[in-house]
Amino acid sequence: MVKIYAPASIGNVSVGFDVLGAAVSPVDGSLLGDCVSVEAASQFSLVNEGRFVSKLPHDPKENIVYQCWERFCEAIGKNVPVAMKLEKNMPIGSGLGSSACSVVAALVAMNEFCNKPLSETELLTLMGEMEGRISGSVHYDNVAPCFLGGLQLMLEENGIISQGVPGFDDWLWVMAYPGIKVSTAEARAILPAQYRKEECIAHGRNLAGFIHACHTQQPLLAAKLMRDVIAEPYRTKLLPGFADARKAAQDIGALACGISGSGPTLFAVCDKGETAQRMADWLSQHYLQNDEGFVHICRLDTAGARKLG
Ligand SMILES: Nc1ncnc2c1ncn2[C@@H]1O[C@H](COP(=O)(O)OP(=O)(O)O)[C@@H](O)[C@H]1O
Ligand SMILES: N[C@@H](CCOP(=O)(O)O)C(=O)O
Repeated sequence: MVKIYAPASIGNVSVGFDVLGAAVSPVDGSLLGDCVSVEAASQFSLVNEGRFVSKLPHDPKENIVYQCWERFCEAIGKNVPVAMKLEKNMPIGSGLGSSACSVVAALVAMNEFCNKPLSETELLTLMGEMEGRISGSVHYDNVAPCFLGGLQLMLEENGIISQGVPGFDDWLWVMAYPGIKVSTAEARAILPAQYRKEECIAHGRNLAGFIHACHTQQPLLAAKLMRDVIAEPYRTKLLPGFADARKAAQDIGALACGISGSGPTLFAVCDKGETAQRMADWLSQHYLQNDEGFVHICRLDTAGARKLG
């Protein structure tokens, strides 16, 4: 039996729409991600469990885990009958890369079970394709960090899909999921088809500066440049309380604050435990909309998808 855990991720990290992503895990050691296990069987089956199991599509063939199994078999040219189990711990439509967690855990589990017929790049290509089926277009900024860990920059050149960028060891990422759903496909559809020259220049400067600041380990510069001119101005209307939370983050002393992926999860970066705790308390009291919501203080998850059993 193979059991794979795939962690939550922050798509865009504000500054890199579709090209930057970060995997995160709670500092308290709890697991914020999906698990998929695979074992030998005479015919295919898929069982779903976990806190958010009731939010999965009713038709089992619409579950992305089923589609990953089917696509993996096609890619290796062999029908592999297995019993799969999905532990759906991630809320769907949360901005935490929930579908990516399922995709990555399913494909890594199948690849491990079959003694790794696919290379890392072949697997990542498949992961992007499966994520694209769900959100309407291929974007690797959730699947790449979820699979490879850490902060990942999408290159998609010279046969390289994604490469790691050094993060900041003392950064704490406070993640607040309010408990409501925002569809990634819909949050993509409301973005403009074209941007003004000033916005293109600002975006280029922010992203290039952020990557430079990471490589030269200038945390305050990096945090200052975590500005989103591409998505945040258009998506905040989908996120009740986001403007107030952003203001609170500034008052409390967070270094940066933004939308995780397409939302509604919000993230705030803090460089001190005490500030992160105050931020987490504020978000718990003011940003959560119902009892499905949660707040976690996280660090970058540098390991990415991994075997649990
Ligand atoms: N195993 C799965 N995990 C998450 N979403 C799934 C899964 N299988 C199918 N889906 C569908 O994929 C879509 C995911 O929505 P999306 O807004 O992209 O969520 P997220 O941003 O959290 O990945 C939903 O329509 C959901 O029903
Ligand atoms: N770059 C994508 C990221 C979507 O992340 P998700 O966690 O909301 O699926 C986008 O911003 O559309």
